[in-house]
Amino acid sequence: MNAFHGNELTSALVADALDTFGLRHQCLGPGLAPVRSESANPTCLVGPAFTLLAQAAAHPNPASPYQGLLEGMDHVSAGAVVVFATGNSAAAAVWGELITAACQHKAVAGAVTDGFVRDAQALAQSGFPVFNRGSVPYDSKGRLDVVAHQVPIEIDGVRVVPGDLIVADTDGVVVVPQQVVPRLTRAVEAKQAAEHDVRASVARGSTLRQAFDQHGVL
Ligand SMILES: O=C([O-])CC(=O)C(=O)O
Ligand SMILES: [Mg+2]
Repeated sequence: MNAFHGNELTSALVADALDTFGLRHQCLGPGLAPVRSESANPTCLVGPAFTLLAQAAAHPNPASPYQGLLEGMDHVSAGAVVVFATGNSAAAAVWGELITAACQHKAVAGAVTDGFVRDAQALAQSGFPVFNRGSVPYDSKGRLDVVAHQVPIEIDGVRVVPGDLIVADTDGVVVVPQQVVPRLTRAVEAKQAAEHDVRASVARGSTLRQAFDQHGVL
């Protein structure tokens, strides 16, 4: 993925590349959005998935809370994107300011969850990208337990295997299966080049139909 710099790689280009491989259902649903950042830079998150799986907590007053989460955080590496599957649970926030600070310290790239966050104001100020379903003040303690890390998960209907490439920006979140990552660069560059040609044609006065007829893409 080193061929891509800055904001050249977009979730839309990646989704188009995956379409050409016949992988047409790799995007998480539109209900997941980044915490609105206070930085002027657009949110762009790229990195290998580090998966966490949460389930309804076994006990409302656990003697040793957060153990699965702490275990996962011990193992997450720099550059990873934490992909936190909760089964779309609104029972509690699975992400907050303190987890963010610890991840930033380890240079983790960001996080994606089908669940909820809290401390949203602090997350916005942190600049750490966290794609999520919304905010709720409830603590995860006694509500949602992390039961596994680095296992295959399903999140918002999409399977994610540890190491799959996550590409997320303001359009949404795309999951690139590891086995097609080597083919991704060429497919994205081909679409980028064709889009460049369409853009140039339209700038020269072509109608969208003429540009499409000439270059074959939108
Ligand atoms: O307690 C939690 O699970 C999340 C949280 O508030 C934090 O990370 O600050
Ligand atoms: Mg907190």
